[in-house]
Amino acid sequence: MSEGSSEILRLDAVSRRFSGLQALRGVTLGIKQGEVLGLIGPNGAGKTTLVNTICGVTPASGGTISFLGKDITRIRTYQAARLGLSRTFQIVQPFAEFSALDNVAAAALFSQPGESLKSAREEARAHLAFVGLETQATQPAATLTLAMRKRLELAKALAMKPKLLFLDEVNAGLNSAEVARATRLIHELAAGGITIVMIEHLMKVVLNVCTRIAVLHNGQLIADGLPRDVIKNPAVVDAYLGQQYAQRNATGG
Ligand SMILES: Nc1ncnc2c1ncn2[C@@H]1O[C@H](COP(=O)(O)OP(=O)(O)OP(=O)(O)O)[C@@H](O)[C@H]1O
Repeated sequence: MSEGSSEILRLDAVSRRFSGLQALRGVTLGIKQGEVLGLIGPNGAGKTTLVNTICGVTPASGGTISFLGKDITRIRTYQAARLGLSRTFQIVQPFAEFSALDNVAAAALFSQPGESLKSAREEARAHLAFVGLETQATQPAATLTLAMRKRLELAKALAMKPKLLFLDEVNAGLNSAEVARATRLIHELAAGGITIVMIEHLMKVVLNVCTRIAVLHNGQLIADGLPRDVIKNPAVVDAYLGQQYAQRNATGG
């Protein structure tokens, strides 16, 4: 059900097929301005494919997608970035030999090609400071730890001035202190008004930051709603969370 003007993104019956495999099956979903939507589901459910489809990496085989009222179903990645759709990648792939600063400046130039290198670098410095990488600015990206490369990935996404930001497993492989740090950053971004869609397997993080949860299973949306309702949904417990999680939650353990 659409709520008109407050919706930033709208998917209607979106599907994606990879030769014999139906990765997305008729996904219909609206995302409202200012939401932090958790996109969860088992491995292979279609979460990354859904984000790739929205951002123009792998176009939809069927259905329609609109962003701020504009049809973006067949959009290219550079067009998506220029419209304000920005994402981090699950597997971080910075330009290894470039400094952290120039990785972020390159992202700024990708989404705003008319910008000068000088101003892109100035912007990049501010984004690096936000993610706590100012002292690593001149270091080649290849020398950064995984947690730092994940934060660099976030700085690159922010350099594209997103209206809608997709975070793909930004916490995967991080220790608990690093997860807490990344969670604080996500809270700050949400407080700043950026609409966020996050693919995340850590339910603690999902429940901490998400205002809504959508669940994919075998390419289908099986639940969508408030976190407290979705985590009790029997279909979600069966497909993903498991009985143990549901019981632990019910008893507050
Ligand atoms: N480029 C591709 N070519 C062929 N099959 C693909 C391609 N990309 C994804 N798939 C398949 O589509 C299905 C959905 O994959 P996807 O990566 O979207 O799942 P996911 O929910 O993000 O999983 P995970 O939590 O493991 O990252 C999987 O069966 C995957 O193997």
